[in-house]
Parts: sequence; C-alpha cells; structure tokens
Amino acid sequence: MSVAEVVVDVPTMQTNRPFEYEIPEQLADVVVPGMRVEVSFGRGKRKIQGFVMKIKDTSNFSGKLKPIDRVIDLRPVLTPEMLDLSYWLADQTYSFQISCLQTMLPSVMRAKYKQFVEAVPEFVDDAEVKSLLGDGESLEITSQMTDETIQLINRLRRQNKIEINYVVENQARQLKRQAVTTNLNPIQLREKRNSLRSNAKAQLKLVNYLIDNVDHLPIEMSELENDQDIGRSAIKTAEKNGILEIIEVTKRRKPVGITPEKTTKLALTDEQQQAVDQIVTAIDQSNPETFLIEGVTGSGKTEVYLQSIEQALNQGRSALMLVPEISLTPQMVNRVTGRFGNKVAVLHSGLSSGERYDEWTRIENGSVKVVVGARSAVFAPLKNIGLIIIDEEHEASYKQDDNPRYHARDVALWRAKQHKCPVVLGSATPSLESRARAQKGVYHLIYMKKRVNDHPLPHVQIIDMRDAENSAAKGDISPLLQDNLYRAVKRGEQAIVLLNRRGYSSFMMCRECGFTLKCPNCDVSLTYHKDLSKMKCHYCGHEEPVPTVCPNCKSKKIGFYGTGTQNIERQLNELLPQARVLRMDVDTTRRKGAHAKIIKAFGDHKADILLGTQMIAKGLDFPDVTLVGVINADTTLSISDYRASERTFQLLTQVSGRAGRADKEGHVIIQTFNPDHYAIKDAAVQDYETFYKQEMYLRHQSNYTPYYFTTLVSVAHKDEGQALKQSYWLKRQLQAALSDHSILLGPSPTMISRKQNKYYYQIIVKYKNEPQLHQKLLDILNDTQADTKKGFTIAIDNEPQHID
Ligand SMILES: Nc1ncnc2c1ncn2[C@@H]1O[C@H](COP(=O)(O)OP(=O)(O)OP(=O)(O)O)[C@@H](O)[C@H]1O
Ligand SMILES: [Zn+2]
Ligand SMILES: [Zn+2]
Repeated sequence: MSVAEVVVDVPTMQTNRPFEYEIPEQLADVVVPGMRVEVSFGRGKRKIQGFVMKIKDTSNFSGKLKPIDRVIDLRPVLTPEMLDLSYWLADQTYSFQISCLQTMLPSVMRAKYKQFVEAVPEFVDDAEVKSLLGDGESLEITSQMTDETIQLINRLRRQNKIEINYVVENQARQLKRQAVTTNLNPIQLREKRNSLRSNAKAQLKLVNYLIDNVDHLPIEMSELENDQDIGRSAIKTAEKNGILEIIEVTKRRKPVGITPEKTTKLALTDEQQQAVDQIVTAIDQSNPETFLIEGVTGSGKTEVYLQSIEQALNQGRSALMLVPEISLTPQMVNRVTGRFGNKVAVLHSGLSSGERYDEWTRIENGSVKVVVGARSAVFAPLKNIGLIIIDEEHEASYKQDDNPRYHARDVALWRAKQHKCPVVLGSATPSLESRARAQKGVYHLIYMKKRVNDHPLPHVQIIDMRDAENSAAKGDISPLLQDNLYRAVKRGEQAIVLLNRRGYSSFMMCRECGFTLKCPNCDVSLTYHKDLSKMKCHYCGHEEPVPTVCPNCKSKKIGFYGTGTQNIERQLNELLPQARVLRMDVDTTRRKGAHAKIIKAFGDHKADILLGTQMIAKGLDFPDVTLVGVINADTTLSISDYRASERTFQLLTQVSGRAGRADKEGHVIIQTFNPDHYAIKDAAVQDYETFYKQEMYLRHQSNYTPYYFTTLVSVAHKDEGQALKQSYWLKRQLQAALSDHSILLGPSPTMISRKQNKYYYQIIVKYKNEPQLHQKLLDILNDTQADTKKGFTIAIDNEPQHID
C-alpha cells in the first residue's frame, strides 16, 4: 500500500502535522510529492485541499486510512526544494506550513482556475494524443474525468507529448486577443511608408514599427498601445489603407516583450573588477558565501551583477536577481534582458496571473536561466542556481507584511546553502543589520566608493525651512529651490522633486471647530482624493463624498491640510509655468503599466520635472537629471519607529544619488525643519559609514536591532476588552519563558489602534539569547489556533520592519 503525507488546508484548525491518506491503486503512479490533492477531513464529508509532502510504503496509523479522493494537479506544482523549504519557513516565520506552500505557488494556482491539456506541437498527430483530445486543440481537465483518462494524461505528460496549462477562470476569455499582422513584405511596407504624408506621425511610427518587427508578427494590439504608444485609431486607419490586418489570436500569452537591443559588457572599473573577481571565485568554488556590496549611488553595481551572472551562466548554472518592485522599471529590465535575451524571466506585479504562470512554467522547465523579480521571485523554481543577488538590500519591502512574514534575504540565504552558491547583497545604504553582520565577518564586505568614470557625487545643500525667508514663502517650495529648478529647466536639464510622504497627507479639517473627518471603522483620518472627489480610508477602503460643510458645526470653513503631490504639482505649475511636470504617486500609477509609462516619458524628455513620492527615490538612472529637490525631509523622521533615522538617511541618500550620474554635475537641495539632525547631515555628504557608527551607538544605548533581536506579538479583536485581556495572557506566557536579560514591552495599542473595526495590541520582545523563546512562540501559535474561531487574530512577527 502506498501512503501519502498530506498537509491540509483547514482554515479554522491549522496545524503543521501532516495527515496520512491512502493512495488508491488507480492513482498509484499519478500521485507524487508537490501535487495538490482533494481529501475528506474530519467526521463529515467535507472535502478539502492538501499538498502531498511525502510518499511512503507503510503507515504508523493503526486504523483504516481514508483514500485520496482526487488529484487536483496532474503535475507537481512545487519542487522538492520548495517542499523542504516550507518546513523551515513555517518554523522561522511562526506561520503554518500550508500558508507557506500557498505563498510559493504562482498566483494563478491560488485563484479559481481551469486546467487544460494541450498537445506538444510535434505530437499533434500522435494516435494516443488524438484519442485524448479528439478534434479539439485542448481539453479541459474536470473532476468528472475517469481514472483511466487521468492515467492516460499522466502517462502522455511524462512522455512529454502533452502539456498541462492553467488558466484563471475569469481570464480564460482573455486568451482571445486582437493582434496585428501584415501580408506585405518589408519592401512593400517601405513603399507604403514612403507614400505617407510626413505629418502622418502615428502612421509613420506604426509602419516603421512593423518594418522593424516583421519577424515578430502577429503583435498583440495591447502591446502596440501600451508599450509603443500607438493608438487604436492609427491601427484602424492602417487597416483601411491595406497596410495591416487585425486578427484574433487565441494562442499562448506572450510573456516577454520583444527583446530589447543586445547590450555588451562594459569594461569594468577597478572597483567593479575587484567585486566581480571575488564573486566569481565564490561561484567557481561553489561557496555559499554572502557578500555585501556597499557601493555609493552610481558606482555601477548593476554591471557587477550582470557580469557575475554571466559567469554563473557560463558554468551552466542559473541566477536569481531580486530587486524592489518599484525598481522593476523597463530601464532595469532592459539592462538585464539586453544582456541575456530570452534566457530571462521577469516576474513583476504588472503581469496578469496568466502571464506570471507562463513565466513560472518557462523557469520550471529550464528554458529560463535568469530570473529577475521582486520579493516573491525568491521562490522561483530555478534549478542549479549559481548566484543570488539582492539589489537595494535595505528595502523594507523584502519582508512580507502578511503571513508568512518572511524576509526574502533569509529565504535567499537558505536556498544558497542548498545550491552551494554565493549571495550578493547590494546597496548604497545597507540595512544596519547587514552592515553589522559584515562587521562581524559573517558577510564579506566589498566597498565601491567611487562613481563610474570618477563622476563626483552631487553637491548637497540643506535648507533650513525655519528661516524667515522660507517661512515667509507662501507654499512649500523655498525660493532657492525654485530658483534652481528654474535654471535647470532653462538649461534643458531635468529635475526630480521628492515629496517625502507618509500616510495621510491630505485630510479634512474644520477651521472653526477643529473637527477632522475620520473613518468609521478605523482610527485614522480619511484621505482627500481630489481626482475622485472622495474621502477615502487607506486601511479598509471605506469612502464617502467630500463634505461641503463641517459635519460637526456646519461651518463652511473647511480646509484640506497636509501636502499631497497634487498640491505640490499645482505650486510648481504656478511658480514655473514654462516647466513640464510629471507626477508619479499612488494615484497616477494605479493603472497597469502606468508606472513604466511615466518613467519612459521622463526618459524621453517629455517632461522637465519628475515629481513623486518615495517611488521615485531609487534606482532611476537618467543622465540629464542634474537637480534633485526634497520638499520635506522630516516626515520620515517623525514616524514612531526606531528605524526612523535609518529610513530617512536611506531615502535622502538614494534620492540625492539620482543627480549628476553622467557627465553633468549634480546638485541636491534638501528642505528640512531639522537641519542639524545627523541622519540629514550624513545623507547630505553621502557618508554612510559615519551614519552607521552614530546609529549603531544609539541602537546600542536603547537596546535595539542589531544589538538585540526583536519579535513583535500582536493581538486583534473586535472587542477592545477581549483584545487587551488576551494580550496580558500572552505577556504572562512570554514572561514565564524569558530570562530577566530580556526586555518585554507592552501590551500597548498600535499607533492606529483600530483597523477594520478591530482593536490591536502589541507586545515587543527584545532579547539576545533566549533558547526557549522560539519553541514558546511556536506553542503560542498552536495554542491560540482555537481562539481564531472566537475572532482573535494573533500575529508573530520575527524582526519586524515597522513598529507602529
Ligand atoms: N564600467 C562602466 N563603464 C561605463 N559606464 C558604466 C560602467 N558601469 C556602470 N556604468 C554606467 O554608470 C551608471 C550607473 O550605474 P548603476 O546604475 O549600475 O549604478 P548603481 O551602483 O546601481 O547606482 P544606484 O545605487 O544609484 O542605483 C549607469 O548608467 C551605467 O550604465
Ligand atoms: Zn477604514
Ligand atoms: Zn466644524
């Protein structure tokens, strides 16, 4: 008898204990580890999903095992490595294995989807394939299929005669798409082009594009519209003029766009060469060493990554490169795909889940050797990894906010051990944790102190906004910044203006009685959204109309306070009517592809000033940007988090680094009310090392990371009394397990103590060495499972990135 160990998905009764199920005879060679199956659970007939973790010959269970009812996948959806990882991840993040397994899956497999069998092209005429598919191109896999059919599908798949593909249900229709093709050959196309009027710009662009991409036809309409900015009307006109045809394509989504122009290796600077040499040696020796590259902005870290990746590929190994979601710009992507062509898969949130799935499949079947992506790409099913890179390693977004609360860096280090490959962490402003680890020799530190080609770092000026001249100015832009913007634009150069924005910058307040409009469900002010004419809650999504009189005193004197990007945009337009301003924030980037579009437009000089929030601070590389302005450097300083200084330093250093990256010198103006704060002063001279020393000293004084480990335990409940009571119970549990060398803070309400109608209390544990604590926290996680039914949410966050 074959027995499967299955981790089941029972939301209200989670456990990491696997359950045993019998594998029925007819499914004997179908079921393998990494597949999802349907089983019955408990006394009732309830059917639930589970992951097959192991298969064995005998059971320890004395009673009769229930059988597996049905296989959900006809191929494993997780590799053995990912199954292994799930044990470790669940343990590290105090979460349940099932949520780790789910997290590793591409999103399409977590949604409602359909599975289809399709023939591999060479085997369309194979007799058995034909008997399965009949006349159709594809066959949907359903739960009604007989075991014989399932077995046949399984065998044909093993013989690589068929493929199994997943399609999200509500996207199945979208597989039919409009595309453009032409019957004309390039010579005929050129004739058409020559006959166009010279002011028919759109037509010319379209025809030129067709000529350049004749080998890639048909091209989907959406690609022309989104990536090439060629409108539908231009396409229709060209169709009327017999230049092209519009057809419907049903086949395959096309995951990667047209490969950009091939780029070649740059001749490395000495510093770059030294970095590459050390990394390549580790790759050659299969040494799972961790490097930390501390390289100033513009020192050419990306080129180091690319040439190291190339070495890994030369040895027949693959490479994984993580970048923050916000850095996944076409610019960045092109730099990688330009070097490695279609061997690259890019996983970013702009992909539909179908496209994500296609990329995942290409990775899994080995046609991809380089994966570039944000946090969750760390689970990419690459085989034989030779190098893992984490760019901008200090970014908080590498830690997931929800269960499982994993840090991509930790997962990367785990995988590196399995694959015996080095990890490269890179940043101009490393996290204190990483820099401290390098100090202790746990990581190997590589400095890159100079910008490429000896370009100087930008000159930074701090503006004290408390000065009379500045406080007299009407808006938020100091006369000096205004003047410099004016001159930069006049010289035909470009500027970046950062509005350091956190949370609820534009809220309604009554100037008569001081009333502010709050969310009925959460303890936060509603944000004023001018473009939607709505007041919105950023936590729960609640929205209501913008009031015209104060709901409290009926006064008409209501105002909207705080500075939003729209407000700054208006001020810029007033002060500098000749400058073209592009705004980038959550509102202008909501639509798919909008982010990339803005960056491209700025790169194409369609604007003089790029105004934005945190999302414009990193990674951008525009040679003509000579001026960077920061409107309010202080906002991040005032957050109630011990990382406030670190975040401020990082942000200011990164954004300053956008200026003067090429031949023209850079200038940065930082407006602040705290001109003497060390985070601001050190950022102004781009002096990470000085900042690091000062900040380490303060962390030492106040017993924080990296001198102490931190774990945050939080409780939420609809009833505040219940939440508080439970948090005291938790505190007693922890106290009992801890030595008196450790520090226990709380319970205290979180900064925003009510979210989505639940009250939140948190306890912070700071410790150096507590061998009992880990097990205690795991016990708490298990013991409080039953409480989730009573409406409690308990979260354990190991090394939290934010404490609020
Ligand atoms: N060896 C080289 N020779 C010439 N140009 C180079 C070389 N290496 C990098 N560059 C160019 O220098 C610029 C800065 O490089 P890159 O963007 O990699 O810096 P970075 O260290 O990642 O900076 P940041 O931390 O600010 O993102 C880029 O335009 C890049 O093409
Ligand atoms: Zn709300
Ligand atoms: Zn009022």
